[in-house]
Amino acid sequence: MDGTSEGRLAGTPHEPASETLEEPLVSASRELADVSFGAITDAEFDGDEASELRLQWATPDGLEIVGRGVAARLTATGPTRFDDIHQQASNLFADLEHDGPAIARPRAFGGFAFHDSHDTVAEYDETATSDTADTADTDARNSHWQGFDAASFVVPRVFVTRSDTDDLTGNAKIWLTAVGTDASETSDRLERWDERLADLPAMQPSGTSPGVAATERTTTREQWAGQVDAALERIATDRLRKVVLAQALSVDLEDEIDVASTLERLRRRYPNCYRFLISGHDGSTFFGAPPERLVSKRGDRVETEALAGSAPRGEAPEEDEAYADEMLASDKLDREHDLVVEAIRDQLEGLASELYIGDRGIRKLATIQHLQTPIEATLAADRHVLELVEGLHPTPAVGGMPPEAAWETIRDTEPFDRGWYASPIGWFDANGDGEFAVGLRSGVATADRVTLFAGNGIVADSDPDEEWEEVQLKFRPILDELR
Ligand SMILES: C=C(O[C@@H]1C=C(C(=O)O)C=C[C@H]1O)C(=O)O
Repeated sequence: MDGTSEGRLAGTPHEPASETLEEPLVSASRELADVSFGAITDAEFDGDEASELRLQWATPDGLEIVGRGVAARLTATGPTRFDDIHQQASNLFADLEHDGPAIARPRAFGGFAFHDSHDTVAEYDETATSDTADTADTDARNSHWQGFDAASFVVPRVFVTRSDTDDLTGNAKIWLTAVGTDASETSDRLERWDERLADLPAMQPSGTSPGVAATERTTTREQWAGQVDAALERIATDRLRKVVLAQALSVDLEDEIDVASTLERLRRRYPNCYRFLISGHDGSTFFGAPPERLVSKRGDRVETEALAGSAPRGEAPEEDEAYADEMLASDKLDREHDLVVEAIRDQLEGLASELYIGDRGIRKLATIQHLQTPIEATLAADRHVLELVEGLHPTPAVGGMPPEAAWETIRDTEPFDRGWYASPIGWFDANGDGEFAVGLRSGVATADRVTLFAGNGIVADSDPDEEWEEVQLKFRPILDELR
């Protein structure tokens, strides 16, 4: 029976999950022929598994995972949510037995709400589909995020892993893994899904854009100018040095969106970005193509970056270089970027035996370019990646400086809930290794509506008009794929 082993650690709607695992997780993998990850996400099957949780994760260095269903779910709320998930993870993975290669091992995927006060309470219905999503008449501040807890991670019941990097032959292998608490059930599931996936195409057409019927902004240009001016006043009093202010843009679609094919189109246009898709428990889907790594940890090696400071791409190469040179020469962007580097340095210094801050460079994406500084560290002692996530989130690239004054300004200013926008989105494993992106260039979708989020850093000398234009550039990755 497939439905029985699910959710042993799932919390009740009103309290974080904290029970110990009754039976340890078991998992088994086998190699697969090539199969389209979008097709796995979209495939409809009969029975229990007909419409269940879907997730996708892909990194710029070629790890791709697509998962279906829930073998275990961890949830938590409030300021202690990072530590609560960490504690639950220790139980969840304590006696995990994995029969397969390390690359195909079980991982827990998910994310955190941006704000400590995120108060969506889960009503789990793992069979919800986008057809049943109806968030229209709930509280406007929260309505997009009804399906997303303050912290939620899932070990998928079935997932497929492809990696370009872990095979020394350079040939990407594809693995199917099934997870459960009963070895024979899990091996039956592996068999069943192997047969199912064999019928799916190796390549799926990337589909067509759903088309935009109407758009609705949270913030008019005039309101934005007022918000930036108010932030500049706080900055002038020295209470605040930088704040990242965001806007939301809701898009009514002409046709239903296929999020998996939207992600496939984003892969082609933004090949060096992360890609993620996570279904909420109300049938909505949070997805995006963020350029920014919050942190990755493998053993004692940590990689992160400062990504802050934005400019358009030029039409011609000379114009493009002029924008980049202007960014590198700007005192304003220098301060804005430095605050991010300094905050990351402060967080990592106490944990690292070695810390390397690279040279500042330019990160070019299809529609925007950013100042970027690579940062690497060697940990002095064993740490869980969630400890690093907690320490780093939010960096001043998406929050501000000092953090408390920035959070207060964001909450006083933004007329919508950030939910999981600009938050840590990623995975961790039984060893406490993992990787998290910053949930930017993202949106939350129901069948016929997508709400996009984008923001920009405000410092002394910020000009409301310029900041407005940069925010619009950050809507483009997703918006272009909807049009
Ligand atoms: C806040 C966003 O982007 C962040 C803010 C940037 C900036 O202020 O220049 C640049 C990159 C990101 O760290 C966003 O994409 O919504």
